Amino acid sequence: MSSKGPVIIITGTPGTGKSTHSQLLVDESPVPLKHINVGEWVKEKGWFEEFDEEWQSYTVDEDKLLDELEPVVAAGGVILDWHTCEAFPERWADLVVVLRCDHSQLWQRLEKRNYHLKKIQENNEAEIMQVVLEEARASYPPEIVVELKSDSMQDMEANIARIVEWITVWTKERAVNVET
Ligand SMILES: Nc1ncnc2c1ncn2[C@@H]1O[C@H](COP(=O)(O)OP(=O)(O)O)[C@@H](O)[C@H]1O
Repeated sequence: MSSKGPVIIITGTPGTGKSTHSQLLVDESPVPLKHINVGEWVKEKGWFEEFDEEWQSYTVDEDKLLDELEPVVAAGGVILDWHTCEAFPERWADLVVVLRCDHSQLWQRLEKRNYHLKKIQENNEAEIMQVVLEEARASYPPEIVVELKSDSMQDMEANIARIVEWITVWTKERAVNVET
C-alpha cells in the first residue's frame, strides 16, 4: 500500500482563486494535502533575483526553487499554487487545474488588492488571451489538464467537489492509505 497522495498544480492568472481553492481542498481532501503558495515561498526564502519596479514583479531563481521543491513533491500529497506552471517538470503533476475568471470580475478582484493599473491591465489581458491555459496545455498531457471557471462561490463549490471526487478515485486506483 502506498501512502503517497497526488501532486496537484493549481494555476491561473493572479486573482482567479488559486489560494482560496487550495485552502478549501486542504480542508476537504480525503487524503492529507500540503498547500504550497509558490509565490509566497519564493519571497519568504529570498529565491528571487531582482525586483522589477515597473512591473512590480520578481525574477524567480527557478533552479533554486525546483531543487527545493523536488523532495517536497517526491513525498506526494502536495498542491502547488502558482500563476505559472511551465517551470515544473511534466513528471511532477498528477492533475493540473487552470482556474479561469471573467475579466471584469478579475479586474475588481485585482483592484481590491491595490495592484497598480499597469499590473491589473497586464493580468487582465493575460486572462483574456488565456495565457496560463495555453501554457498548461503546452506543458502537460491533455488528459491531466482541467480548465475550471471561478467566477462565483457556486463555481468554487462545484470545483472543490469535482477535485475531491478526482482525488477519491485517484487514491482508490492506487490503493493509497487514506488513514494517514
Ligand atoms: N470563485 C470565486 N468566487 C468569488 N470570489 C472568489 C472566487 N475565487 C476567488 N475569489 C476571491 O477573489 C480574491 C482572490 O482570490 P485568491 O484565491 O487570492 O486568488 P489567487 O490565489 O489566484 O491570486 C479573493 O478575495 C477571493 O475570495
